Amino acid sequence: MDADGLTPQKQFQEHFFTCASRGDVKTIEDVLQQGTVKIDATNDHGWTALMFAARTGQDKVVRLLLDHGCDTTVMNKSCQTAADIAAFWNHTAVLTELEKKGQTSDSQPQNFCNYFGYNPLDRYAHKRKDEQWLEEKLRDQSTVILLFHDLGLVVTKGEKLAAQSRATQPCHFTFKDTSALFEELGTEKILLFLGLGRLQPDKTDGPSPPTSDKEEHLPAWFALDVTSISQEKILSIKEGLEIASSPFPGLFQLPEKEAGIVAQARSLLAWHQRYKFCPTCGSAAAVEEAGYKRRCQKEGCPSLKGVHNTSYPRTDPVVIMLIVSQDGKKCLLGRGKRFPGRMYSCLAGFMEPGETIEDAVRREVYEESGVRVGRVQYHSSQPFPLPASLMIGCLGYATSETISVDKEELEDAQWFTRQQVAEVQTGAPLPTDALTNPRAEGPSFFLPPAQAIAHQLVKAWLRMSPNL
Ligand SMILES: NC(=O)C1=CN([C@@H]2O[C@H](COP(=O)(O)OP(=O)(O)OC[C@H]3O[C@@H](n4cnc5c(N)ncnc54)[C@H](OP(=O)(O)O)[C@@H]3O)[C@@H](O)[C@H]2O)C=CC1
Ligand SMILES: [Mg+2]
Ligand SMILES: [Mg+2]
Ligand SMILES: [Mg+2]
Ligand SMILES: [Zn+2]
Repeated sequence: MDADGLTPQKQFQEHFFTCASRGDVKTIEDVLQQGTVKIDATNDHGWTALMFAARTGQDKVVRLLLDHGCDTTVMNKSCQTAADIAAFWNHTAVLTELEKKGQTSDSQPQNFCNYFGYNPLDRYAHKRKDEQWLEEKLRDQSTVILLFHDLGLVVTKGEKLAAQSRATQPCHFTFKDTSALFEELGTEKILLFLGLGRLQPDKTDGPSPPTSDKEEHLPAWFALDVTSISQEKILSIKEGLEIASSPFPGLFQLPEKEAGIVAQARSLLAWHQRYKFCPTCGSAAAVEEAGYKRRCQKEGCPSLKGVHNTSYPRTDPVVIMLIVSQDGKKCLLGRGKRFPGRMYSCLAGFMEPGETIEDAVRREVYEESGVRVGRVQYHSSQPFPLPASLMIGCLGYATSETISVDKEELEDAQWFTRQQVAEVQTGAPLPTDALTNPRAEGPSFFLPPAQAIAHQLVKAWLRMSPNL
C-alpha cells in the first residue's frame, strides 16, 4: 500500500479511470492489451472507465472500450448507466457510439415508455362502425382473440418465475377455436375490436413504431367477454389454460410488448361491467361501435343529444408524484394502509373536476403529507387498468419540509435520502416473502417493482443527479 492507503491494483485502476476521463486513448489501449486492469472494473461508487469517458464526452475512448467488449449495461450506485451519464451531460457523440451498440438512456424522453404504455396496435377507429368489415376480420385466420372471464385474462400456464409467481402469457385464440363460445353468447355478447397490428419480436419498450406493413394485412385483435360461460368450458378449449383471475401479480407479469393491449381490453371491459345502464336516465344502454360506445335505448334521453361523455368509456386521471426536498437531497414517499410488507411509494391521488395537473399534485401532497409543493414537472404517463386510470407521473419540488400524515389514507410518510433509495433500487433482489411477511429478511423498506410508474419516477430522480 502507498501513503494514500491504495493497493497497487487500486492505483492502476485509478490511473485507468483518469486516462478515460482525459481521453488518453493510447494509455487505455496499452492497459487493455497488457490486461493489468479489468475493462469493467468499478470504483467505490460503481463507476466504470466507460462512465468516466461518458462523463467528460471522450467519444474516442468510448469507442475503444466498446470495441474491446466492455459492458454497457453496468449501473453505478446512483442507478446510472454510461448512457444516462452521457445524456445528462449532453455528450451526443458518446451517445451515438453507445446507440450503435444498442444502448440508450431511459432518461431521454423519446426512449422512455412505462409498462402498459407500449401498444403496438393501430386502433383503426374509423372501422368501428363498419360491421361487415369487422365480421370479416373476426373470421380471418390471422385474427387474435383474447378471452376475459370476469375481467380475468385467459392465459397459457407459464413457467414459475419465483416461488409464488410465474409469467403471464395471454392465450391467442382464433375464431375457429372459439366459435362454440360465440354461438353460446349469441347477440348479447361484448366483443371489442382493439385494432390492427403485430407484436414486435424484440421491441419491448419505446414508443409504438410506425409499421411498414399494408394495414389490411395486419392481424386484427379482438377481446371477448366470456363471463357468462362456465370456466370449465373455457378451459377445455385447449390444453394448459388458466384464468388469471386476481389482478396481482398476473397483470404485472405480462410480456411488455403485449401489456398495453391487455390494459386497453381490460379497462374497456371493466367499463362495460360497471356501466350497463345509461348514467343519465338509468335505461338500458346498447353496445355500439365495436365496444367503444353504449347508447341509451330511451327515446328523448339527454345523453342522445349534444356532447355527452356518459356514452363513452371512462379514463380517470390520477396524479402520481415524487416530491423532492428543498435541498434536492431527499424525496417524499408514503405507505398506503393496504400496501404489502414494508413498501413505500410515491404519493398519488385522483384529479378532481376543474383542476390542473399541477394543482392536483399540490393538493394531494398537502392533503396526504402536509408538505407544500411549488414547481411541478411532468415526467410520463401510464394507462393503469385497475379499472381505468391514467397515471400522470410528475416530479414536484417541495417548498416546506414538515410532515403531517393523513392517517385516514396513509400509514406513514417520510423523507428518504438519495442514498437510501439508490441502495434499495440497486440492492439485492427482495426475498420471495417480502410482500407478505413483515418480518422477512431484507432492507427496512422497498419500492414498487419496475412495472409501476412510481418506480420509474424514483429512477428518473436518481438519474437526474450529476454525480454521486
Ligand atoms: N402505479 C402506481 O405506482 C400507483 C398507482 N396508484 C393508483 O392510483 C389510484 C389513486 O390513488 P389513491 O392514492 O388511491 O387516490 P386518492 O389519494 O385520491 O384517494 C383515494 C380515495 O379518495 C376517494 N376518492 C376521491 N375521489 C375519487 C375518485 N374520483 N375515484 C375514486 N376514489 C376517489 C376514495 O375514498 P373512499 O374509498 O372513501 O370512497 C378513495 O379511496 C389508485 O387507484 C391506485 O391504484 C396509486 C399509487 C401508486
Ligand atoms: Mg392518495
Ligand atoms: Mg383524493
Ligand atoms: Mg389522497
Ligand atoms: Zn338515458
